[in-house]
Amino acid sequence: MSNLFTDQLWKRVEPIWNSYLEHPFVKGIGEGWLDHDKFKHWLKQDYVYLIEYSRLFALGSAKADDLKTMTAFAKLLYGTLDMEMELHREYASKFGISNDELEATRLGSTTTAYTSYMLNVSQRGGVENVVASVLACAWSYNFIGKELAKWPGALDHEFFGRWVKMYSSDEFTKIAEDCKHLINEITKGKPERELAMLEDIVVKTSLFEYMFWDMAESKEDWPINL
Ligand SMILES: Cc1ncc(C[n+]2csc(CCO)c2C)c(N)n1
Repeated sequence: MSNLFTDQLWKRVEPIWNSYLEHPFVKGIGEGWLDHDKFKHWLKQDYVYLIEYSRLFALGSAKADDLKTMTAFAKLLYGTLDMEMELHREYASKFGISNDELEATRLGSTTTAYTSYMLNVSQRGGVENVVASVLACAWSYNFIGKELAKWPGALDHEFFGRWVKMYSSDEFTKIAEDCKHLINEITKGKPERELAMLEDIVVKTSLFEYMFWDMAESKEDWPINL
């Protein structure tokens, strides 16, 4: 039996992540019919989500006990700000949205809840809490990207193909693998009670991921627009 923490985790998250593939927003990207306005809503919220998420990588670097982990987090931080967010800037320019406008997006309710949860568990715990918080995001998008890449026409779609290509790419697979490697290293020798606590963080962030797809699908914002 494998004793990799990510193999144990996979059994818990697989049903949740498979449900993403049934979600109308994700299906719409894979089959190419997603309403562009819904995509635009995701794009803007995701951009500010990624700004908050980048803080987690910086926090991971600050909390790391060794130079190898510190460097791994620094690379992930740069990868997000420079590579992933560049995809968003490219899509935004197609919608006529400037970088400044994108950056000034107000965080919606789900985006606030999700990023606050991750920052809270990361701040109150050690570096292992940070790795657990970031794992589902990096790994599940790569899982989705690679699944959608198998759908007929998804990679070649004139609008959404770029999205599918990016999240299924070797670079993103490497990012997901680096995060998995980090958590497997960090959890080695940890007691069951601590592993269960970390597993709970990954399950909760996986559920938040589902809520983020729902948020985009319904173009959700705060209940009262002030
Ligand atoms: C809600 C939401 N969850 C996950 C990702 C994907 N993601 C976030 S950070 C990261 C690692 C490298 O940038 C990846 C793949 C996203 N964009 N939006």
